Amino acid sequence: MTNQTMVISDAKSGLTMAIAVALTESALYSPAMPLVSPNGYFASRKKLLKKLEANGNGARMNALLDSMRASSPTRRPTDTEDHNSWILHHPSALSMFEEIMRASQGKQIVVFLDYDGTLSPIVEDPDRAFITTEMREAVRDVAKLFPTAIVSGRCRAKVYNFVIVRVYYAGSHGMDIKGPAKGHTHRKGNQTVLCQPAREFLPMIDEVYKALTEKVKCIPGAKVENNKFCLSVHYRCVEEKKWGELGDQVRMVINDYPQLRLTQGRKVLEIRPTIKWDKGNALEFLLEALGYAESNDVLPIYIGDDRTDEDAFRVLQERGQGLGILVSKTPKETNASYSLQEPSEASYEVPTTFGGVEEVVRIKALA
Ligand SMILES: O=P(O)(O)OC[C@H]1O[C@H](O[C@H]2O[C@H](CO)[C@@H](O)[C@H](O)[C@H]2O)[C@H](O)[C@@H](O)[C@@H]1O
Repeated sequence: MTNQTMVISDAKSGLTMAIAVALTESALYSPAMPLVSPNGYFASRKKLLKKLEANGNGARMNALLDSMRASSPTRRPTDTEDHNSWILHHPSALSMFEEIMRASQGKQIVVFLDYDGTLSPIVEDPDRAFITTEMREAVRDVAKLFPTAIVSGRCRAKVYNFVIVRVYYAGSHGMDIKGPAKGHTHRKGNQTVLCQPAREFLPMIDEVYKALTEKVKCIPGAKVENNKFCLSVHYRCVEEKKWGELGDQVRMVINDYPQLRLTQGRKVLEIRPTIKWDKGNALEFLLEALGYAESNDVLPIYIGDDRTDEDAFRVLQERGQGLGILVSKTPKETNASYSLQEPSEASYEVPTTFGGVEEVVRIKALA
């Protein structure tokens, strides 16, 4: 497993921007939101999702299976031309270092980090997605310099137990935030506030957790994870021929709960309340709690790898403020402006250099 840790520093101005990113070998065999069709890869996923929403139950189940397959293609190299054209629009955050530094001049950087696939490697057992000591140190360094939050699909307590660094945490895809109380922002106090907009769904989520656990127990490798305000049904370790059955079982349970919706991540089906609250709302909530809701002098930086992180990238885009950085080796439809990838796997997905830029495995520089 290869991790990439990056802490970028502009020693001249004394301004240090630190970004920690873990990119792992294991992410390779499960590219998030991969683009499967040789040419119109962005179109294929949209079509599938449309099909899923528009049709009745039978078609929905087929569409769900199609979508599960589409998000887990077999390993194969991305077309270089496709990749080059994508990278033009989503340049490497490392290659754009100077530009990022200019954008941060005179601004308060606030760092938002996704957990799985960003700070920790993608592994088969979700309970063993440990952060490395190096990465933990990098997060700690970042947090010393800037207000920092970890925004995860996992339940807040679980992600805290992995990271154990004093930052703000938003679990359950942003539906469980422990942020700063007014006047207690970065280094000014310890008082925190909780934001749990899906509180009323707790009993329902528990009920569905039990029902799903019961339903999928006959499918070898399937695992239901209780993320407190949402649930994950993992199929990374399920034989592909059983995916359809798993999707059907999940859909059958969810059909009885119109207040819950089904979304997808990296070889995971996610069940969450239909309320309009996602990682984008969490980002906005935390900016507000930190006192930067209306500020022009803030530069939020959000780093993430998954579909749920797109909600946060979109908020940054809509605010016309901040930087979204997508961690991905493969071209994907994204609202992020920049990308990061692991260079050592170049032989699989991308050339070692593109645009004349050499990726750096590890840069660690402090002000
Ligand atoms: O928002 P995130 O912090 O990225 O959390 C999203 C989901 O991450 C975890 O699942 C993913 O990582 C697992 C460990 O590497 C992997 O086994 C699984 O296939 C991935 O989907 C977590 O277990 C989920 O609950 C989160 O929703």
